Amino acid sequence: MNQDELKQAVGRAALDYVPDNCIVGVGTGSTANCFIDALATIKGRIQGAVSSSEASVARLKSHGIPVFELNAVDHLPVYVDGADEINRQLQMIKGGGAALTREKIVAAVAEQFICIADESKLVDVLGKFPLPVEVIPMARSYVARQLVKLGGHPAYREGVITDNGNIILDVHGLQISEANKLESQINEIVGVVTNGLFAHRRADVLLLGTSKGVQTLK
Ligand SMILES: O=C(CO)[C@H](O)[C@H](O)COP(=O)(O)O
Repeated sequence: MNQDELKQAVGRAALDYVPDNCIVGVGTGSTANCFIDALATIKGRIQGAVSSSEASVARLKSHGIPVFELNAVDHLPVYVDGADEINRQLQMIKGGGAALTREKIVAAVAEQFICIADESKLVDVLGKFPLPVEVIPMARSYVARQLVKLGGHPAYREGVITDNGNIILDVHGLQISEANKLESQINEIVGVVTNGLFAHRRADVLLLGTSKGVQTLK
């Protein structure tokens, strides 16, 4: 199977975690898109979705899946999303698609986080993928200097404005041994909205697309 087929396989496999008549949390990116397409095949047995990005809202609506505001939803049994990297503790780096803040919010509300990923995303140590940090625009230079003090090499993601109107700094060169600590340290920098480490709120289940089939890690 090629990478697209692996993404489609995990997108379909995630349907097993969607209870009848629920509102589903939906992530962002090419793997999440495969889940949205799979979700369309069972749209008659769900109420609808909440989404972590305007791009996913558009895809959900194109399939005729009702989209709810998160503030109008008090029970979200499951959130399904991809990752840029995930380790065997199910900690992740996310935000390659610049949707990290809304992803973290929807994931916080959800009872279960189901990560769907092809096998290229599984790593022993997080940090080869540059860590995205969403930053209030006027704080960009200050935050960049603070990230250097933490040992990183931040790069401004040119031409990208998040759905929240902010910018992204991608931090290269981090060897992430204590993901919980680093997630908190970066979030404490004034001007940071959030960073793409999902260590405090890890995935509960990883559906990993491999050439031997979909493997489940919990
Ligand atoms: O965090 C994300 C978007 O902000 C995505 O989940 C992550 O970038 C993975 O994307 P893809 O499935 O396209 O590889």
